Amino acid sequence: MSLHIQMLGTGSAFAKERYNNSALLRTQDKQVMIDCGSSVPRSLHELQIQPDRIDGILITHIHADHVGGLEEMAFRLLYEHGRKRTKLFIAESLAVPLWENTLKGGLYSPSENLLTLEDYFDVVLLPERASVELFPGLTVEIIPTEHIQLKPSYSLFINDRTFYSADIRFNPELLIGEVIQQRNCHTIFHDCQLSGQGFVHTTLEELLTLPEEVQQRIYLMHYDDSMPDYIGRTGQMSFVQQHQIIDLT
Ligand SMILES: Nc1ccn([C@@H]2O[C@@H]3COP(=O)(O)O[C@H]3[C@H]2O)c(=O)n1
Ligand SMILES: [Zn+2]
Ligand SMILES: [Zn+2]
Repeated sequence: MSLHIQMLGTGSAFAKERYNNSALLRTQDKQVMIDCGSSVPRSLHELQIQPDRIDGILITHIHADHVGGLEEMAFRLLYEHGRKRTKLFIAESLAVPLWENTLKGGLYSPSENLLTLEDYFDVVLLPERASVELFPGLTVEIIPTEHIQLKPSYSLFINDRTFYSADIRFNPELLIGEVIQQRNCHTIFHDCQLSGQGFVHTTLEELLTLPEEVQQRIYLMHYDDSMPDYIGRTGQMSFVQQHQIIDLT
């Protein structure tokens, strides 16, 4: 079974040159989107992918650069695509705040009896640290990782052998001990703050302290508009580009 990833966006929260960090996981016949930030619907439009072609959306945490495009997706599935249902894969810890604190303001519509997240999406709650088959040929395990203190956020193991950090503070024990030594992941997608101190993200400086054999497996994502200045300064790691497709099989 084949599995590919296509980056919909590789930009950080405030990037203007690239769309918010997001990706499509593609099996032979299904597409699951990882996160859907505010600028991601425009990326889908550029790729001529209509909302009804997305079979599922997986959310890593609640920041606008990861969930800000969901209202548009929900409305368009409902009104432009004849109430098309799409799965929403989400940790239990995120489901209530996603609705109550982010989406309800726009999507709650008592006159149309649209009252809950389930009125828009087929919500599938993902357990932490358990591999779940989202569709044939695609399994995901979410693991809680540190991003903002006391705010849940998740990284992903995709088909056991790919690690997708989402937004994460530097965690070399996780990367070396679990991602490489225990699971032998062949591919790592890692967020990368290019300059300054990494209060809530991992910095390039921190990633450069990793052993070369770990760096070789890392694609850098979630970077700001200064990325071109850093080409050739990322050790054994490379920047993944917006709309790039990578084989994960
Ligand atoms: N405690 C925080 C919280 C947020 N932020 C910035 O806001 C952005 C929200 O999206 P992000 O991609 O998580 O990156 C966060 C920081 O840039 C930050 O710098 N410090
Ligand atoms: Zn982010
Ligand atoms: Zn974030």
